[in-house]
Amino acid sequence: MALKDKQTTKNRNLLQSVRHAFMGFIVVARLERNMRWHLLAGLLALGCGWWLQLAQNEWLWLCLAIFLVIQSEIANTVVENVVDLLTARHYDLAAKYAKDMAAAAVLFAALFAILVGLIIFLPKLLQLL
Ligand SMILES: Nc1ncnc2c1ncn2[C@@H]1O[C@H](COP(=O)(O)OP(=O)(O)OP(=O)(O)O)[C@@H](O)[C@H]1O
Repeated sequence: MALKDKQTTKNRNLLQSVRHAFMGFIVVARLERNMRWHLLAGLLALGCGWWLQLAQNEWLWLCLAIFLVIQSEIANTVVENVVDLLTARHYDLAAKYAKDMAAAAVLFAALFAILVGLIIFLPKLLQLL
């Protein structure tokens, strides 16, 4: 799943940095069920946008919402991994706060995405009725 090398030194060049970053994304997508739901929802929203022929500014809001959700889910997974690394999965109140706060960031990004989706798509869908 992750790159097979056991490198712990700095990346040698831009290509290697991008390759590790891409693998990071693949690992999140494979390990986190929520990320797969976010990606599916994002793809559906892009498909609807194409179908309903969104205007340029609507595309911008939609892309912002999708990227915000994906970014916050990645950050949430980073926090979960670092907390698990530090606590070795022992109960710790600070660990709970850190994980729950990171999850709250995803929640707010998802609420923003729902709001953007409603504002953009609802009037267009109602017009079709
Ligand atoms: N080391 C810990 N100490 C205290 N509470 C913890 C600890 N690890 C997890 N928790 C609590 O358990 C919950 C679930 O933790 P877990 O690591 O499984 O997150 P998750 O289910 O993957 O979260 P998400 O749904 O956001 O991906 C956390 O939100 C937190 O409240």
